[in-house]
Amino acid sequence: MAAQFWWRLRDGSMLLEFEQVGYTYVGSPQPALQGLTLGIPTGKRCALIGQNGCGKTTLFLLANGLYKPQQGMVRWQGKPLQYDRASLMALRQRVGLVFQDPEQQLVASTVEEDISYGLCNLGLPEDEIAQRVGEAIVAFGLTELVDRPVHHLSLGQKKRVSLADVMVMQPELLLLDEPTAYLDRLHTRDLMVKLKQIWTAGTTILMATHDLDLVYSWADWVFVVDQGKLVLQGAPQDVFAHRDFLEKLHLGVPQVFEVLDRVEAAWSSQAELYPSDFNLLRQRILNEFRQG
Ligand SMILES: Nc1ncnc2c1ncn2[C@@H]1O[C@H](COP(=O)(O)OP(=O)(O)OP(=O)(O)O)[C@@H](O)[C@H]1O
Repeated sequence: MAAQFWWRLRDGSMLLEFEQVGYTYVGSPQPALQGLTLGIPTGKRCALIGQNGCGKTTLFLLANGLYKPQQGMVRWQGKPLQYDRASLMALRQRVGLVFQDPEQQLVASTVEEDISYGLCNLGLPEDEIAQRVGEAIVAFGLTELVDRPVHHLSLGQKKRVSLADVMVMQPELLLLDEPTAYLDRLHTRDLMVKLKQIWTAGTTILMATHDLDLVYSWADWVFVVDQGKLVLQGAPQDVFAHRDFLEKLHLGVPQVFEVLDRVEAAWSSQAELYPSDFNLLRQRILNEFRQG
């Protein structure tokens, strides 16, 4: 099924590509990824969806070189990744990964030290580090928290610091592993505003999430992974049109699609209502649910 949308991607360039990638954890009977092939298009907001354990986090760890494929290859702008220290350091400046659990990300004792950690590792001049850290603190609304020990922060605050840690490195590709997990409505909204700014400034984004409503409203492109393989990809409206297939994977569809399907069934039972009118209405409603 993936092949039917592949032509749409040919025009644009790919930032990061997985080609027939396989990865099995030591001691695990099943591969986490098997023959995974996908390309992340430059400049897009991409969503990665799939059941628990389908391989999303593993894909991210391969994307920034923390893991090396056991089969196949990963390419950055058409070139196979190299796994020597210098190449990995260069890759990790370009590919920023925000972990699902901020505890995995935060390494220093205060917020300011944490944000400067990656830049210090790069050996940048002190004044440049101070300038970039200062800008990130303001951009991510962390001014009040700057001297706070990171272990005193709320989960939402820790998540914000994790994102600042990564964005201060000015990556070209931002990988977000379930960024809205455990966030309340207000903090989810704040995060989405921030992501819009980041994307508008030119960063390609790939977000793994179980929130299909968010995927529909936000993403330009959706990857569906099952048992370590890409099984479907496309624009959100095309992907979520495959309701039966997504139900079989126990993923379902965004609420707006469920509601529209129910209304369509009721509509078609009314002889005086035209199906073409419903199609217009459906499209209007679906457009309303996109953030733009
Ligand atoms: N360190 C590990 N050792 C052994 N097996 C692992 C390890 N990490 C992940 N796995 C297994 O690899 C498979 C893929 O896991 P992964 O964390 O990539 O899935 P996921 O799609 O991110 O899941 P979730 O949606 O629950 O976060 C799962 O079967 C998981 O049990």
